[in-house]
Amino acid sequence: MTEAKKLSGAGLRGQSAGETALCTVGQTGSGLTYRGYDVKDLSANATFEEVAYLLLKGKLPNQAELDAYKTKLKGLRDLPQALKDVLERIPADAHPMDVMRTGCSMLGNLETENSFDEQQEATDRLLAVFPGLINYWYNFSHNNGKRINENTDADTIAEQFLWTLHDKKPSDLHVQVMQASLILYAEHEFNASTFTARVCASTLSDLHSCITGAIGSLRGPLHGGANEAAMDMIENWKSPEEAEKEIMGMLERKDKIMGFGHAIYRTSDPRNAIIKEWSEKLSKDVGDTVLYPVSAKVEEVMWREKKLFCNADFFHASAYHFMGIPTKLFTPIFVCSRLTGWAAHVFEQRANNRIIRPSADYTGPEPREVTPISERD
Ligand SMILES: CCC(=O)SCCNC(=O)CCNC(=O)[C@H](O)C(C)(C)COP(=O)(O)OP(=O)(O)OC[C@H]1O[C@@H](n2cnc3c(N)ncnc32)[C@H](O)[C@@H]1OP(=O)(O)O
Ligand SMILES: O=C([O-])CC(=O)C(=O)O
Repeated sequence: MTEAKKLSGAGLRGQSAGETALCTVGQTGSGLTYRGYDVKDLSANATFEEVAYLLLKGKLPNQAELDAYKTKLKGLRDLPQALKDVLERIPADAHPMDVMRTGCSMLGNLETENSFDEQQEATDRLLAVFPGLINYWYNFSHNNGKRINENTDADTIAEQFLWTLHDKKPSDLHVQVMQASLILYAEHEFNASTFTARVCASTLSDLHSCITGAIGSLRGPLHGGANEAAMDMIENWKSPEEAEKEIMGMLERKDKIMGFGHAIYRTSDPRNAIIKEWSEKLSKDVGDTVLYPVSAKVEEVMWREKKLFCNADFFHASAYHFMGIPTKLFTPIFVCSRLTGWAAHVFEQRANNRIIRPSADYTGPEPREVTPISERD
């Protein structure tokens, strides 16, 4: 008989691993705040650049500060030729998250953060460059070697992502949805990728190493990769009835349903209602009669059967799809956003550092001697 899975303390669940002034997750049951501001308030009343400023510099900018910050970021979009050369050599069947990881690491070689005094500059450069970086590779590798111009006239990072992907100015609706999406994904306390960044920062490593490691952690389907995995699942179903039948089968087989459940939230993820509303608007905009109803049915069945709720990733899948974004680029958008949270945590860790080094409960053999190689089985 297989032993029951030991869950309670596993995955450091429920243990505090440090302090942060950046974010609270689930403190009033299902809430999410960035430096005290509710994410619902931010997504309704701010742009991603304002949220980036809030996380990285500690306050919401006034109009003059925002204008200056946006102008600065717009001036940092240029991709160095050596980075373009590397991107052009990455094959079309590479995963875009691996391209992000390599691109970030390559920039760390070309524009190394030599001192912590450069951390803000290095972060702004990554913020400005990431959308163009991934879409330069995507267009080159998937569009007959097309070399896009990353220096677009886009006013914001949200617009820059869509513009460099499709090589044309996006609609206002799409820019609005991207703004909301980037805000929702920006920060989430000690999640796996942020903790990766903090562990790396705690060794006094450089910013590009912290962010490269975080990208690797975000890639997995139990974390950021769930938006892509959710899309791969729901696109198979042609009606809510088919979706219900398939989900019931998956639950019976004890399969994981991607885009559902959470390590901290217990009853809902506050980001879901916001992105779900945008997904519904986009569904109407494109005249969809399948994907949104299928998604809504999956949400209903999962709650009815398991009391499992959609996390931020689930309705992002349909929302991104309706904007013509290829599924494999879903998680890189998460990177373009979460970079702000990761970097803010790196700054916070550096400001009050002790190397992160927990202990482990040993479960291996008792001390023993090495058997000479000729006597081993
Ligand atoms: C927005 C960015 C994010 O990273 S949000 C998370 C994105 N990940 C996913 O959507 C992947 C699917 N979800 C999961 O694997 C888990 O819910 C994650 C998010 C990893 C949390 O894991 P953990 O803290 O262990 O969950 P838990 O202790 O609440 O689990 C209790 C029992 O419920 C189950 N459960 C959980 N989620 C699902 C799911 N999506 N589909 C099916 N079953 C699920 C767990 O397996 C666990 O069951 P058991 O006690 O092992 O029998
Ligand atoms: O907090 C977590 O464990 C995962 C999550 O929702 C996020 O990083 O946005």
